[in-house]
Amino acid sequence: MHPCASHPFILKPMIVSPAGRTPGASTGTTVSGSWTAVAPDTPDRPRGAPRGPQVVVRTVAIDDLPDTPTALVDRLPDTNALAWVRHGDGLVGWGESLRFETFGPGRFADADDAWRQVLDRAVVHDDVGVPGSGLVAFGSFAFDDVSPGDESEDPARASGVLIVPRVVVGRRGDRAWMTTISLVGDRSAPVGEDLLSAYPHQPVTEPGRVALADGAVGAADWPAVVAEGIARIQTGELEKVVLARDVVATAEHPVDTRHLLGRLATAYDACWAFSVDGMVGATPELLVRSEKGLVASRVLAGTIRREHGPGSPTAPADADLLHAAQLARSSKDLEEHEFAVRSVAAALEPFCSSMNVPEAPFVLHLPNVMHLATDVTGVLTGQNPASGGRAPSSLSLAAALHPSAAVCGTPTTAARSLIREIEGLDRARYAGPVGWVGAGGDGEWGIALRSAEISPTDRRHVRLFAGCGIVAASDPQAELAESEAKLEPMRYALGAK
Ligand SMILES: C=C(O[C@@H]1C=C(C(=O)O)C=C[C@H]1O)C(=O)O
Repeated sequence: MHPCASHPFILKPMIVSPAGRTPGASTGTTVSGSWTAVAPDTPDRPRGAPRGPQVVVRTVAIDDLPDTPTALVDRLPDTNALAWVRHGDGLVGWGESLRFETFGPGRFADADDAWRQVLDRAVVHDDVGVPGSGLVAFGSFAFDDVSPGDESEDPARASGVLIVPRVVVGRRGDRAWMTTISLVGDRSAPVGEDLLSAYPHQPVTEPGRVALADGAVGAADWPAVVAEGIARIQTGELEKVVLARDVVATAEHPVDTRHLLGRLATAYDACWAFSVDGMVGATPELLVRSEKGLVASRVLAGTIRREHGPGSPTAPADADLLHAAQLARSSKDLEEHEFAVRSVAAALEPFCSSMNVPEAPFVLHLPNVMHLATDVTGVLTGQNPASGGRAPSSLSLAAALHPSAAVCGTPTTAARSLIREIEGLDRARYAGPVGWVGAGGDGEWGIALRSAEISPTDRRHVRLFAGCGIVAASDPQAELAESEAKLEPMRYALGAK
């Protein structure tokens, strides 16, 4: 059962019709979104004030968070975990004050409008005042505008979701805090100490034996899909396409998200370990961070496998150096990388007064692979050309950057149609933006890579995803091996062999 299903204030789902937009206008077919928890009208609502949910938010400093990579994850009381954690910093959240679900091509704009409505009416007392304190929402969005989820309109398959938790715990450097969020008018909802005891800490459980099986396209058949991608590139139709595959894991016991997050946050601490609405992973790729007028993006493309994963003996340092040098000189990988950097720089440019795009990538070392990486940074002009000059939120920046050539290809439109035509996979939220948005629109959005989708019905079936950038010089068998290496973080998290 969905955690909201027992919420005392689920009245009729209210269609939020953002200013100037009628429900369905953005997609032509589906509703633009709905809040599933809506505050009843309050007597003190001024006449003519905008209707919509109103939240009261309180952030206080805390000083009892241990200085460990999993301290935040360890606070999560149950498996309905919301998380965005790296090097022990970040945010975790639980409970749902508000949930906004959205479908189709308008999924980002509708969520962004809905978020602004919540921010406009929120009453916030924030004693800490750093990015991530105060009101925040966690979000996860589908890779593609069209997904089988759109047709079913099954909420579990909504193509985008924003969740405002009941409780958030965060850390940034030496500051740590707790935020509680309650819905105005929800008089039966617990507050203060009662709110914390409403979510008793349940022990973390292990998944037991985990069996892996082929997903939509089997490992043996996937190289033919890659070969088709290469052939299409060689006709000159496009320059790069990212093709992905999935593997289905079946666990003996329901999978506890906290078990996965704990292992990911420890073994892949240079990545952002995330969990939003059943989408879990540890991504090394930051689509966008927007903070106090500055914007940053970590672009990855170009990969070489390392001979070992977490838990296995460390590869000799000189083998690693050799691999890193090989990657930094590989013209195939440098070409793939260049496409990805150019697509991010071009998408950010309209929002920035100045930008820094390094000329050469660095090599990012992860336990399973090394990547060519470039950190693109910029100063925001404070105006969003797409929304009448309003300052862009991190969510609208993510929308402008998605899909980058790192997960789609070049040119974007040709790559996206080739993916739809030959990949044979419903990517759902894999390779889509995942992260959080806060007050003032600041926030961080990663690309949901090295990730898996936990079945909301039995929590025992988990789909693991991995994809590879394909250019004219790619080799299908080498790409298959690369996809195996990219599946490693989630296989490791699940304890699957
Ligand atoms: C698509 C994935 O990764 C992307 C593809 C890469 C590549 O092809 O070299 C590298 C990093 C990511 O941008 C994935 O991990 O599933």
